Amino acid sequence: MDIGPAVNKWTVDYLSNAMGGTPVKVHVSKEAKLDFLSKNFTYKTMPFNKFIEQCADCKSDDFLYLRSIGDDKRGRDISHISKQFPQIANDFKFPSFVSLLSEKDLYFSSVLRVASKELNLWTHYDIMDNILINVRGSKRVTLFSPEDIPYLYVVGDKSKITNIDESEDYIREHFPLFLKATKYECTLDEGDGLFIPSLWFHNVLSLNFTISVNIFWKDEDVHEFYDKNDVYGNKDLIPASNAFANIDKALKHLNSLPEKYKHFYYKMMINKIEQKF
Ligand SMILES: O=C(O)CCC(=O)C(=O)O
Ligand SMILES: [Fe+2]
Repeated sequence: MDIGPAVNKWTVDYLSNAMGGTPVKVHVSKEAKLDFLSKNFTYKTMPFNKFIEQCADCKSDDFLYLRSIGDDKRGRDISHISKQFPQIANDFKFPSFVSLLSEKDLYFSSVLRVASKELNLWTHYDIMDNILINVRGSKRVTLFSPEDIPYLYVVGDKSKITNIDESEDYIREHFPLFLKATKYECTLDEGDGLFIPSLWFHNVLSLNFTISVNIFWKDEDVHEFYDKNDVYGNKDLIPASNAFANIDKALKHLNSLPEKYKHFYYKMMINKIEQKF
């Protein structure tokens, strides 16, 4: 894609000078594969220049990851690169369809992502459509269709499988159903953009130090159902989170029953939902 001068201009030195000591909140981990279950990372606020220099440094002991986020007086806010990074935002040319989205009030956010070499972001889905545009370095993106939910060991919006590259033996022992999942894999090089449809699971591995921008937008058909408090583009649609809350309640009711009856009603509930397909 034609993404403007950023593709050549966004070197560590240039960005470090342009952004200076602007504070950014980043994920810091001793391990390359971020794990939301064991929480093997912390959040740290760092000056941008120090962050990007350390992030690009292969010899650093820490793996760093920036996922930009806006902030206002009330707390976290939606990310827009023109707001959080005005010094560099004009170097990046948005795809032309974004102005059409804005006209229809469907544009949601633009997110700057900077990652250390080998950093691996867990498999997750987002609730909005998205184009992930890679500016520097290259990243491997693995997609899974929503049809593969039964094979992904999903907890909330993420998969429990932190390392999708584990050996077949390990997977067979710990996550046997994952062997049935279909991986759609590609490598994004500089200037490549990938459309990631809402609800498609994705896992992103930085093959080297990477800088990307991604743009989330809304689906006209469900416009009124987005959660107003969603700043990441990943909160379930309101009717869906209500449904989940009711499932939790239903399961709690069944908890008071002995195993035999509980099991029976689990099956009955699954059956009821399966009849919807
Ligand atoms: O590139 C990354 O680090 C993650 C991208 C991602 O999750 C997204 O674009 O929704
Ligand atoms: Fe995502």
